[in-house]
Amino acid sequence: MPSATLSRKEVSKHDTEEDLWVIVDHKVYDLSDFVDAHPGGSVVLTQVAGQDATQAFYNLHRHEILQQYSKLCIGVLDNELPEVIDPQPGDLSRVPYAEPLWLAPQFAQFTNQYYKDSHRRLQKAMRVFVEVHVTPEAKEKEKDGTFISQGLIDKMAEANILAMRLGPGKHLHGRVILGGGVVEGEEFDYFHDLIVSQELTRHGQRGFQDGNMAGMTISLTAVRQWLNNEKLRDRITEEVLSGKKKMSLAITEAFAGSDVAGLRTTAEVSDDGQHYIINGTKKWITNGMFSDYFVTGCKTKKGFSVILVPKTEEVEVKLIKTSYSTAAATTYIQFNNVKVPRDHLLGEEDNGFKVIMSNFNHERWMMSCMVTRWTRTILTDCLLWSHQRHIASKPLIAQPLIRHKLARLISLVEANQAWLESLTHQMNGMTYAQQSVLLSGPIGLLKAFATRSAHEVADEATNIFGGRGLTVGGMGAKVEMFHRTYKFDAILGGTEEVLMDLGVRQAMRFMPNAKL
Ligand code: HEM
Repeated sequence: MPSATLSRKEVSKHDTEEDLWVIVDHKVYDLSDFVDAHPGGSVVLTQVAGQDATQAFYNLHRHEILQQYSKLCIGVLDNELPEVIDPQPGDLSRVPYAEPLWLAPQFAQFTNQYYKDSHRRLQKAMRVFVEVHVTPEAKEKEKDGTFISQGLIDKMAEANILAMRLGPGKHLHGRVILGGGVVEGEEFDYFHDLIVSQELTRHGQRGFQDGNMAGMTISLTAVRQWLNNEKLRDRITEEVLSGKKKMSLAITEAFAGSDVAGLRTTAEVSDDGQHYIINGTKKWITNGMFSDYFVTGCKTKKGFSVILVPKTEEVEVKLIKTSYSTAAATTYIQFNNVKVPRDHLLGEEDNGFKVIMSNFNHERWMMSCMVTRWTRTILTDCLLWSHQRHIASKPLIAQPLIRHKLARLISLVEANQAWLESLTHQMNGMTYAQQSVLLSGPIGLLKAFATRSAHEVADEATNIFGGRGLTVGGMGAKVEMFHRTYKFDAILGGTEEVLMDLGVRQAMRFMPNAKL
């Protein structure tokens, strides 16, 4: 911050379009050379030239604009101090409900049954990493639609963030996480996993969020668990976790969504019995454009099988445009006589349903982590906006109707986080196989409830923001993005209808012979 101290009287002398100073939060900005470039035009700036424009500024801009344009600041007012919090990378928000309860600064003095010191250290390190390295690229890529850079992948690989995204397991043992001293790979549990997922979501750039190795996160888990050839499994794990190779999950087709029975891609055993010959198409494959491996669902002789297919010339990829950014690299794939060694099979031949179903658990749980965190980000924007937006000299929050809407949003966000933490606690005490039997129903119900909540949050947040909730960029940028793209979470990994049905059917498997 410039050290010059200036008086309000001095500022008031710079009140023309050619010589234009304004005060925002006790700091003085020289906008003389910026007037013509100002996206809001010169007229509005001339109207406040030489004056304190704090309220006008915060009615129309996000605070981050001041950070971006900090070079325009020429000094502070004599004997006055800035009052608005200027968040720095890694900071926790003091806005009520902006952080989950265990993390909220107001609750810092109380212990929490789920989170230990290593969770707090990991959260801190992840927040700094994401805000410094991920968020700037996320914003850029979301806009221009290009794919994640190898530079960022390398940084995440080096910090072992890619490895953490698979969840707890042997693949983390001995790894130095985020430079060391944060959490040991051996003690990494599902609460650490939850933190990684939630911190990676806070930037709110939905297409990039999926472009950021989501394909790997939902497919390498299956390879780790089910690829029978251990040597191959470990080589591929290393290639992918080091960021050198990329992977995606290729199940859905134009002919069938999550309805595995309707898939048409075939894998036939070659005449010499050593290979599968794969033919068919896949659609909506996240990260497919830059993947080197595809964990692919195929029809085999007597059923359905999952096969790891390396990218070759016989695998053709085409970009699909969806309502979020092409940064997600959503892909249409054609397999045209692709020859794959038979040891690339996951699990047993014709028994791939088991592979897919057990793999879904972590994916759906992770999506619940993410969408719950994202709804909290939207709630935070709504709370901030209701405070800083003034209508007829009163903040929006002065209206009972707005407070009522906020109460509903808070309740939904907190309910989802609490349910998520309760299931995460259960996961920590279970094996992968136990989770498959006992938790696939509850996790399915949680994801469906989280995305139903997102639906309501998107609706109410857009109403609170009005026109700004419909504008790409500006005050309502996050709300607009959320409203346009929250449905991805409601559909990817299983639709709400399918998951709700699954949840109740799973519960019925444990129904005793009880009577009313
Ligand atoms: C430090 C001083 C300022 C800077 C750096 C600045 C910068 C910007 C930027 C970057 C935008 C585009 C926002 C976006 O799309 O995200 C914008 C929009 C705008 N600005 Fe400023 N601005 C400043 C002061 C002001 C003041 C004092 C006023 C009014 C009195 C004003 C009025 C507007 C208006 C009306 C818009 C368009 C907002 C909309 O479309 O909703 N600006 N400004």
